[in-house]
Amino acid sequence: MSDLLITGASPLGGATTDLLVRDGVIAALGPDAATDARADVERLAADGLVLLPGLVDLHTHLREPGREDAETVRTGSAAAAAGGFTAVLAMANTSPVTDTAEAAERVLDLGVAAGHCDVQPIGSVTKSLEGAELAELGLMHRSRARVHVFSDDGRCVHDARVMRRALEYVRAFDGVISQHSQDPALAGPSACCHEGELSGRLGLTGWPAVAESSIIARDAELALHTGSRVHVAHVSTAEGVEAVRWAKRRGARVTAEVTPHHLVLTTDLLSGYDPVYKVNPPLRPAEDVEALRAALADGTIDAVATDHAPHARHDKEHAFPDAAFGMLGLETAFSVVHDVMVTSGRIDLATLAERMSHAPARIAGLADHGRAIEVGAPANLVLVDTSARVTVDPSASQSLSRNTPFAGHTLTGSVRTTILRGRVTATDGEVIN
Ligand SMILES: NC(=O)N[C@@H](CC(=O)O)C(=O)O
Ligand SMILES: [Zn+2]
Ligand SMILES: [Zn+2]
Repeated sequence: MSDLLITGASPLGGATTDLLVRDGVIAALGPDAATDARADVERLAADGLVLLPGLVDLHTHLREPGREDAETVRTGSAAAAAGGFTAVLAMANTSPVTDTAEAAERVLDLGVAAGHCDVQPIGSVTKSLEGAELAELGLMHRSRARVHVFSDDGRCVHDARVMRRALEYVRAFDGVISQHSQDPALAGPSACCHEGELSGRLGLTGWPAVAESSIIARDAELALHTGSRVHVAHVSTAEGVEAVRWAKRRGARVTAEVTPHHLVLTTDLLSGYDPVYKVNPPLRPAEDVEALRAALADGTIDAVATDHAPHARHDKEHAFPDAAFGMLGLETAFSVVHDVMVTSGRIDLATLAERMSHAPARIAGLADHGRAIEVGAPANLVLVDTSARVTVDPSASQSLSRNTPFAGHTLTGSVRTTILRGRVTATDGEVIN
């Protein structure tokens, strides 16, 4: 593998510099970086571009095995690379579920074979996501896949006794349970939107905010009781944010993520019954969106995670109550977050890097990702153009699915080039293999 020399880039938006990568690792940084380069060095001119650590997604649905018509590990990880990600955590709600060491190793191997980014499997908490018997947590952790994060995402681990046992179990290896915080008893099987004035008018059953906040509070108590780590997936309400804030104040080992879509889209979009806006947890009112932005800025919410949830047309294009839940997220995440949080002045680029790279890598225990940009660190990087205006075009997506809610949105900030261990994996939305 030849050396890679990146010239004129601005790390985290600071002073420009050159950067030399050798054998997948940052070998030199600074105005003299080029002097050490070998003759066959590959050059990448990055004038005007910002260099960030490669993005890390704590919450991606890749659909393989089972629903390869919606996404595969290959297509989903290609979308990730196009979106600036160098690592994604693959959710366990596939068919069959990732609830054994073999299943986790298979997802890992599919990711390596695709080569677009690191694919780290998440194991389920319970067998077949049934909420009753614990899955093979220890075996998954000790397998080649080194599973660290466990989740029944798509469903809430609602039985407190099961959640307690899972937390006790993963404490031995400092594992973490990522919880889809939603009390099924407070929502019911037909819920499909935010419970409020609009759901009544639309004649749809809603989830109340308390279905989210009450599970977060309960899990914080269990985290304190067991000394284990809980990660709150896709927090979506102001009440949920308050529960996370309270949990952290009490010293519970609780972290939280927010999706890009919950940072910008609101429940009133549902008035046209377009299923592209159907997602779980649902889009919420503007007050909740504002609370999520504030919490992401002040660190109550640790990370952005996409909850990339591809669905085939024949599952999504139905009457609203019958359509599948979920939205694409990997290719638009950076632009959405940059536009709503950085362009608006609410956070700086270093904080964006913290929320989209450093923190998710730390939470997931990924040692090679989310590192500071310094000599000796693996060259997992992304170059972004912070002033480019991009209009989202679903037909250009690397995903097999097309269910993006951002079609036609114009956003400031775009991903230019993604670099995995010194190798360019994507440029301007196209993957390179
Ligand atoms: N987010 C969604 O609306 N759907 C997810 C499941 C989930 O994240 O709960 C999916 O698997 O499609
Ligand atoms: Zn979920
Ligand atoms: Zn999910």
